[in-house]
Amino acid sequence: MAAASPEESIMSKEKEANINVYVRIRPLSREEIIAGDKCAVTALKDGKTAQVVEEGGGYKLTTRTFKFDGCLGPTADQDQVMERLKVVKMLDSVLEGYSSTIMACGQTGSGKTYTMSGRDEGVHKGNNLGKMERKEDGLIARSVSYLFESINKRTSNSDQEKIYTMRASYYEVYNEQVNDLLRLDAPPRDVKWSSKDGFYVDNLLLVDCETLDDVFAVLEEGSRNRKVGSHEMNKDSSRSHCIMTLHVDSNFWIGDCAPITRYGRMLFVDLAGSERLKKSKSSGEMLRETGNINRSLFTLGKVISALSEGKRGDGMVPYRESLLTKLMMESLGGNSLALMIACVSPSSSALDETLSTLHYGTCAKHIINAPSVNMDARDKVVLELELEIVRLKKENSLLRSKLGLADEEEIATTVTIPPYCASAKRNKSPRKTSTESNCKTSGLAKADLGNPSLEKQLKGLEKLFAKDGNFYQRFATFIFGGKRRLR
Ligand SMILES: Nc1ncnc2c1ncn2[C@@H]1O[C@H](COP(=O)(O)OP(=O)(O)OP(=O)(O)O)[C@@H](O)[C@H]1O
Repeated sequence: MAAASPEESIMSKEKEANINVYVRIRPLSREEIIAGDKCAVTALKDGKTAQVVEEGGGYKLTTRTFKFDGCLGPTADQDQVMERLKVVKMLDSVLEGYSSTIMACGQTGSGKTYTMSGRDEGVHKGNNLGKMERKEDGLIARSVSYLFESINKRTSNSDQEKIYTMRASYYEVYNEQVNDLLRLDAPPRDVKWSSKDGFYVDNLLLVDCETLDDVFAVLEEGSRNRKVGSHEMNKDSSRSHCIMTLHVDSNFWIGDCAPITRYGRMLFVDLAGSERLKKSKSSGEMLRETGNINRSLFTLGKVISALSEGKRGDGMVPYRESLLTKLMMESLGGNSLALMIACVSPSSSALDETLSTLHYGTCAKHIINAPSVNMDARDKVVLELELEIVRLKKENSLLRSKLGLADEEEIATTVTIPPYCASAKRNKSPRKTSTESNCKTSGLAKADLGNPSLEKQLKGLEKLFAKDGNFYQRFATFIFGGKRRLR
């Protein structure tokens, strides 16, 4: 895909977008097959619908369908997930300065960690060319590889020295506290608020990543330090909500001005799974964990439900009721592009949880975010002014062509400032110039000079512009036959 220019990317997006929701149905596990569970959830051929078949009393069957942006069945491999979910599009946006979030939700053992991190997460052997070597790598490893590949391509086509920098952080929300997974010796981190960044984790370690292996090292360290426990439903169950963030800053230059920086961010959120205590048989410390997991997921549900009803803003939406929802504020109803993967087991014994996940996803589909490029206010103004100049130049050139005048660029090489130009009058003697700034004051091509009737008409126009500020607007309206915004 051809990369959009910074100007194009800013002008073309900046509009509201729904959260994309996909369902992934994992295969029946060995334990489920041994227990004689039936397959009750299937992906229909349209690639978008999940069908649930419930057994009532006797032979009565009830079929329910849930439609999403996509539904992937048990045979879909990690490659297909990456492709069908259009993750690359989100990653391209990150390189253009947007925030993107991919979050996996679903009951315990439904395949969230498998989808995000793959199997044997943490034992990656990447290389700096970004080639994929492992079939079971999850979305995080694949995304990081794509980002490096794409950055390499973009920078090799540019003569600027350093365009992209990448830093990574990895933390978990465990029992309503935030732990930095890259600094286990550090005390729990505070969640603070700023008007610029919203809620953020204070004092989090950000690791500079110059190569793919640097990011894989962060992944490995974070995954190793994440709280994992074993219960009846998953022997490697994640006991915390995990958020890995890639900060991708990109610099670009317009003309001679100082570089403009855009702050792209990619968030990978692997939520802890909801679980029924009756089934998971958690006890002791795990029981407390389960309580906290279910409570924060309940709040997340409330936030999703409020947003899907069209409520907006802090206050109307209960973001502040849990740490997880505070930290997800940008992703849910904020300025991030967002993708939710609802993971489900196909097993008939997990039907209640599966239905609850599908309802969760159905609600989330209605959430509207307003993606916008992250950049400093000063840079935004500079960029807007640059874009305005480009627009005005185009408009000017169009006006000139309608008037039958030569293009400014042509004048730049040949122009003699006409005698009636104010600046020329001040200087008295006409000058030869090749700079653009001088040609802006001239307004005529050499060939046009000496044409007395044209000179007279233009003089008249100039007088009208000077006398009547609105004349330019009316003039443009007359020329273009419609209303145009001219500043
Ligand atoms: N699509 C899949 N294909 C093959 N195996 C899968 C798939 N999805 C999940 N599994 C396997 O199912 C088991 C449970 O998956 P996983 O640990 O990813 O669940 P989880 O939703 O993250 O659970 P928890 O919330 O308890 O952490 C793992 O052994 C995993 O390898």
